[in-house]
Amino acid sequence: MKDDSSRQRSALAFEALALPGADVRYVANAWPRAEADALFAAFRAEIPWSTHRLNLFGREVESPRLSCWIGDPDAVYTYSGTRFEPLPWTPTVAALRDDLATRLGVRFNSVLANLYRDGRDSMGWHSDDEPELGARPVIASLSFGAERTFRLRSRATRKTVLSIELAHGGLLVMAGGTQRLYQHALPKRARVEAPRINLTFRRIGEIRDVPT
Ligand SMILES: O=C(O)CCC(=O)C(=O)O
Ligand SMILES: [Fe+2]
Repeated sequence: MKDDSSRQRSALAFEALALPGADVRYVANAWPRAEADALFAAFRAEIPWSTHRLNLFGREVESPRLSCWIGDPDAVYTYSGTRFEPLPWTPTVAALRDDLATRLGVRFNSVLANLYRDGRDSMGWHSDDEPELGARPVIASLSFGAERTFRLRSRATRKTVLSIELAHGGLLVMAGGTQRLYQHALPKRARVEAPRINLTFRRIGEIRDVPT
């Protein structure tokens, strides 16, 4: 029988980040370099990237990056005042979803893909706290390409509490109270010429936790 190396991966050696009330874990080398290179090239070619138009404070703006919402047909997502019907899974994104189900034990039904063309592209402060994600969502964020800084800040104090360099092939998992208590952002970074692709896998249609 042909050996399938993708099914014989090492366990993920997560580092838990110290953030009160939250659950944030990171592993820098979830995908080895050669595999991460191949995934980056596949995502770039396979995903139908477009500029999302978002509604910010009643004003329609173009997001400073390219994006694509992919998922099961019923995984409809509304954020920043815009409703996104999912595009069908591409082969590589579906394979990664299944890989995460095996290695993380979480079955995701949708993903927001973002392509930051260079250091001028960014994502502003937000929490992934849309009601359809549930009260304590598990979000798996995969990074490929240029290394960029990911920041977390407290929703109460607005002070940055953590900065992480997200590496090529890195996997960040946010769970528990992370979205309720913190915001995150991917700021612009001068002198970065290379692109970065980020995939944030989510579960839409969760039964909401009882509010506490
Ligand atoms: O690009 C990143 O690392 C962050 C993306 C993100 O926060 C999101 O898609 O909600
Ligand atoms: Fe986010």
